[in-house]
Amino acid sequence: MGRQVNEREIVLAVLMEITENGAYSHKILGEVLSKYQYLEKKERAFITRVTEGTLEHLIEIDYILDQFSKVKVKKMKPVIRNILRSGVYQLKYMDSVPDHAVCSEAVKLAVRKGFSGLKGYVNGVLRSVARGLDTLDYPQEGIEALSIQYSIPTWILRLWEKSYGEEVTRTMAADFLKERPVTIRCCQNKVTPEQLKKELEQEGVTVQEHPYLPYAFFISGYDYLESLDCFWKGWFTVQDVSSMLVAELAAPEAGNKIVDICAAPGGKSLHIAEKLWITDRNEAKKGEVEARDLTEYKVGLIEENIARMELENIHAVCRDATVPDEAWKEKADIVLADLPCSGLGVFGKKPDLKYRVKEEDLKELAGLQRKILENAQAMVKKGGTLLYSTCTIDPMENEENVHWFLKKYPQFSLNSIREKLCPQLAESVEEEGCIQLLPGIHCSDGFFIARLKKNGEN
Ligand SMILES: C[S@@+](CC[C@H](N)C(=O)[O-])C[C@H]1O[C@@H](n2cnc3c(N)ncnc32)[C@H](O)[C@@H]1O
Repeated sequence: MGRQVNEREIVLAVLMEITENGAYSHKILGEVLSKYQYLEKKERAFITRVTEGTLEHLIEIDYILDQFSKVKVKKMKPVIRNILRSGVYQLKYMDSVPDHAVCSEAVKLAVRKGFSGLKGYVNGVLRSVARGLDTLDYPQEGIEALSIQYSIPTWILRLWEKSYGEEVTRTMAADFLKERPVTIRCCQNKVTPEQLKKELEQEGVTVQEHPYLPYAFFISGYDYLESLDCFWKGWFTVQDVSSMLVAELAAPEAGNKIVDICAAPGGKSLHIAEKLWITDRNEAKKGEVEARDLTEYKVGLIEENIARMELENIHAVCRDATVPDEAWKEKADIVLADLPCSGLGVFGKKPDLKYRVKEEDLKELAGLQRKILENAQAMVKKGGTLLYSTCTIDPMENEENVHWFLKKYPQFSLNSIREKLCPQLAESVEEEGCIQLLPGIHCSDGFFIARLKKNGEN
């Protein structure tokens, strides 16, 4: 494309890939931004903001378009649909872009994409939206109103209302739309949190301490991560604080044998390996982490991260967690089961997920999780620990699975976690041994952790 590249054309290409071809927003956006690294910071920020913003507000945007266009969104040609969607996002949410520029750029884009015949239509719809947005009527009550306001499908809102009530549901839905800084974990095998903060600030990054853990920070004000020296030195890794709590609750001891059965790209495995390294660096008996995932591609991702972090007590293995592992029967001190899930807790980071996941998927996922947990529990030695975690807010995949597990495997019991958590989190523990983090209520993604101990001594 050369320097002639146009930001709106890139946004359109990314939206087409996501909405029409099923690509994942965080992956494709990452690829595109790294391909167009030579663009100005401002141009790349525009691409990110319009793409993510359009996806975040998609249900609302489609509602708006349906009020102003005779052809309903579902019937539009995909290219036109996505040009109009990103146009509506700019009109409604980006004061910095004048309305006339939004309309004329959308028209030019439609022409460049071979839709000259529709330029009057594109122009007409966007101009009507620009004129009518302020006086547009929205539904005021009920689940539909909430769905349009926060662009979350009604079935998800109903699920949350049933478990947490209307107020918490509204708080979570609103939180997903908030702009948030990136959370990082300081890699303490390389640097202290104080040193990392200082170096990042010298690189021009705004760094703020996270309230839950002394080695977690919020960072903002930088161009892109790969432009930071501290990133290349492996001094930090991007990770939500909820994920950090897994290794925190696992609390490895010197010489522990640890298996992470669903590990890619390796965030939690590397964190626990780092903790293990700190614990047993002066001990004769060294512990080891085995980080597994299903495909060679995923194992490659773990290996890349191991290399960046330069930890020698961790290795990656390709293995299917649905297949029992006789060789590891009752051998592991700690098993991490951070399982594939519906991801209802991470809409803030993966905005397309809320449209991708379907109600019927939940049951299937809960079934897969049970199957994997059956194999995971067999690997835990007597007196050992199983950490079950998901990044979702769905009782069927979380609390209900834990209750099923305890009934089926009475040799396990939920193990106290309060004393390992900061006071703000400790008071959120409703059932000892489990914690469900909720966005907007907690300072984190939506995330669930259960700490299960196998009775007996080894
Ligand atoms: C929630 S992600 C894990 C994230 C990881 N623990 C981290 O902190 O970076 C779930 C992982 O499970 C893997 N997975 C899915 N099915 C699997 C299976 N049958 N066996 C092993 N891994 C599987 C997926 O490839 C994915 O990487």
